[in-house]
Amino acid sequence: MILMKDIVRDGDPVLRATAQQLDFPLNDETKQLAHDMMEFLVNSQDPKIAEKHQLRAGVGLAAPQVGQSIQMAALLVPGEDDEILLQEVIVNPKITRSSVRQAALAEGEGCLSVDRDIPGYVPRADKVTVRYQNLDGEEKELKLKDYPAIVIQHEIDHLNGHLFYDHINQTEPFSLPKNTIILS
Ligand SMILES: O=C(O)C[C@@H](Cc1ccccc1)[C@H](O)SCc1ccccc1
Ligand code: NI
Repeated sequence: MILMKDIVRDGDPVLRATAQQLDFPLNDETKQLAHDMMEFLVNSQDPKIAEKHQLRAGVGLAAPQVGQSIQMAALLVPGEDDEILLQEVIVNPKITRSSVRQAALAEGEGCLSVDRDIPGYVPRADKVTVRYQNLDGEEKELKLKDYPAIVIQHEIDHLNGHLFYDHINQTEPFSLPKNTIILS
């Protein structure tokens, strides 16, 4: 199982590289990694398992964060009352449409690969259309808005060498570009 010690931290060049596209069929190692990444997210959202293994909660995990510079990320976004809004492993994702309207989480963002709090709004598109392949290589499309859209953009950033704080206005961290809503 993936533990916090397996998660690469800011400063490691793998987090600033553009990850490699994957060809299909995926080999067994890549399929196992996909499983392990999703298992980490499930474990990290289970209070007992997270406590036992000292896991930070995660709603997304990108392969570069476990040292694998490949275009793959796991998403597990819970909704209200244990509903699951989004559970998917995305391969070779591309954002094909982004809304003009932007959104930022009221509490800012964190990252499993960044051990320090970095305050400030992280403006992102409020709605995105993402085309990707699933683990079987089937072409899929997701249309997401608000929190799930923020999460998938955070993860796709990881595949392209970006970290959340790259988007924070350095001089006025809590300034908001026009057309930007705050998500509480
Ligand atoms: O480091 C990661 O990629 C996982 C992040 C993803 C993320 C952070 C902020 C905003 C959107 C996505 C972790 O999930 S950070 C911890 C966390 C846990 C639950 C809810 C929000 C953030
Ligand atoms: Ni992150």
